[in-house]
Amino acid sequence: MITTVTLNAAIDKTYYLPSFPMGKVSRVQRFHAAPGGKGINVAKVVAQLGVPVTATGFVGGMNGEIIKQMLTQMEIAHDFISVEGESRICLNILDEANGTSTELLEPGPTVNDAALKEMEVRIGELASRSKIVCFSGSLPAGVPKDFYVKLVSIAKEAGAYVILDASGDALRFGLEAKPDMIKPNEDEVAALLGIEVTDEDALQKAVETLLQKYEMDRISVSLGGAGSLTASKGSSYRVTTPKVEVVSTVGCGDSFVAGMAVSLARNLPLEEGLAMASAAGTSNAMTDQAGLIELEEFEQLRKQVQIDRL
Ligand SMILES: Nc1ncnc2c1ncn2[C@@H]1O[C@H](COP(=O)(O)OP(=O)(O)OP(=O)(O)O)[C@@H](O)[C@H]1O
Ligand SMILES: O=P(O)(O)OC[C@@]1(O)O[C@H](CO)[C@@H](O)[C@@H]1O
Repeated sequence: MITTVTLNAAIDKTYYLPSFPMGKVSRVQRFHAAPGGKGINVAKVVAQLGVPVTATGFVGGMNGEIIKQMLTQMEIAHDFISVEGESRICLNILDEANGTSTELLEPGPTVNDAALKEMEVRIGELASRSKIVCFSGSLPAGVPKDFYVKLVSIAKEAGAYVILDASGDALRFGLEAKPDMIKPNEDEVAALLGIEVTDEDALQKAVETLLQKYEMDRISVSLGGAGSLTASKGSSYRVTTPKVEVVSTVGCGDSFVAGMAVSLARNLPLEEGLAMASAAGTSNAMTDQAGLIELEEFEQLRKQVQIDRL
């Protein structure tokens, strides 16, 4: 089983507007709502790829109930901890005239100490039954900056392979617990090492340095439409994805993580993991929803991804 952890779960709402004029009234004719937040997106793609998955995290209020109901409807197992306050709505406004996507993210609920303790226990239980645990996304108010250190340690002690997809302090602190894999972007790699990354050679060196420093299994730096760069013990790879017609890139990183987690759950070699992760990310870019892929397209893309060993 794969467990995904979303400490700040969300209802992801997408508004489709023919155009999005600032400072004017826009009446929304077409919209879509789905359970979201990065870890939940990972769970949705893992489920589409046919691997058993459980989504956990914190939810609050009516929005929290809706998130759980929507997951139940999608037949995705979930085991959330309820907290006071309201789970957030994350709004993605797609301007169909110029193809832009504008995201507005609410803060979410404030989590108290009792719920934090409950989460530590829950992660221990779920991790002991999971091959992979994915921690994804930002920390809601009340959650200490170093909470991922605790949770990653608990999951690793329980024997799970741990993927951490976070940014800023949450990632910086989380690294101390030595997750097995992280998926930062270029800016996050530079910030972690306090250096400037000027070109891909510098990026490769920086990633290899991080890999050794924190004794990780692999690091994938996602580069949007330009693909990704992955370093793993003794080998680095540059992956180029096919050029496609992009609809929305929200959730591409989560889909990438899901593809990689599924490959690990199936004991596939790293190169196949790279193809699956990239194909899932690219397939997600071709849809209007975060954490949605099209399976036939995914299979095609998986064959088209170009993997170069550096
Ligand atoms: N414009 C695009 N065209 C083709 N593939 C894309 C595009 N954008 C993303 N992808 C695919 O998805 C992967 C992850 O994308 P990206 O680098 O945007 O992740 P991210 O910044 O973590 O995204 P997010 O935080 O929104 O989930 C890429 O490595 C690539 O395979
Ligand atoms: O605030 P976070 O947790 O970093 O990101 C939240 C979010 O923007 O990320 C997902 C896309 O990756 C969306 O589903 C969600 O709304």
